Amino acid sequence: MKINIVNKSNNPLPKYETSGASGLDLKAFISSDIIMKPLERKIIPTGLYISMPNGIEAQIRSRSGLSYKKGLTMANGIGTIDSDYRGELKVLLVNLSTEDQIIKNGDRIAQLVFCKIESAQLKEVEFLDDTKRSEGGFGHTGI
Ligand SMILES: O=c1ccn([C@H]2C[C@H](O)[C@@H](COP(=O)(O)OP(=O)(O)OP(=O)(O)O)O2)c(=O)[nH]1
Ligand SMILES: [Mg+2]
Repeated sequence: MKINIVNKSNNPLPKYETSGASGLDLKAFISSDIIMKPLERKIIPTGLYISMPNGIEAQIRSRSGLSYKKGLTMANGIGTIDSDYRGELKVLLVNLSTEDQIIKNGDRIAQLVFCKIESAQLKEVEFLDDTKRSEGGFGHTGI
């Protein structure tokens, strides 16, 4: 899949770190260090702009190592990048650790994953077909 990308940052283009990697690591594009206090949320710019084919979305996902080691994870769970979005890719971080965390230009703060998506045509009905699970959920089948 070809993705057009504009790089206004002073960092190299994101790359897959291994041949089977799902995500391209996104780097912070900042002119000075950012300090994040415990529970603070900040939008971190990347300097990157993309356009992608119809039927594709991009997701910004947290990096597990950063979440584990520094408590820096994404406040919005997974960031959804709409295929018609032409603005800068931004990463909404939250510091879930008990200490201040410092982010420097070029730090790999999240990862970008491209996925196929379907556009749904909603058809309103009175009843849904029944299934063995029916309405059971949230541990219905046991732990
Ligand atoms: O982590 C993110 C999430 C979103 N976006 C950009 C791309 C996306 O296409 C746009 C809107 O995101 P979303 O739909 O999640 O936000 P919203 O709060 O629903 O805003 P909007 O009303 O603009 O859709 O913001 C990012 O750069 N990073
Ligand atoms: Mg939206």
